[in-house]
Amino acid sequence: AKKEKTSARRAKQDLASCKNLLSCLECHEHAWPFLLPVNTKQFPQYKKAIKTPMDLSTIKRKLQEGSYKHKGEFASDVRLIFSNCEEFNEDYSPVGRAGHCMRQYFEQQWAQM
Ligand SMILES: Cc1ncccc1N[C@@H](C)c1cnc2ccsc2c1
Repeated sequence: AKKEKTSARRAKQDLASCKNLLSCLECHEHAWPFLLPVNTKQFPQYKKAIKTPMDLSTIKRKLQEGSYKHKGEFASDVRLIFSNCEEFNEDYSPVGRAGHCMRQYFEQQWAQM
């Protein structure tokens, strides 16, 4: 029973840390391209090019719904945002640069979790 308690407590702490890190990502100056799902009416080729779209609002919903069993799954979805971004956007485009900047910020914060 003791072992279960500590792992339940750690899971709770991990969830809180993921929610906190998500908030930091959402209010980052360069988060604007990633806040909501890419509008495929505005970017019709996006639907064909990107097999698994991901964005910060979707991650927020998944956190709230308890969809992540382990914090590593949360990190995979965040990284999916940035790999989708690299696939679709030129490195030196405004969105491409924002993606590189946000990925660097995320990995720095993640390493300290
Ligand atoms: C992350 C991403 N990848 C590919 C395409 C779009 C986006 N982001 C959207 C929000 C976006 C990104 N940039 C602009 C510029 C004018 S509307 C708009 C909307």
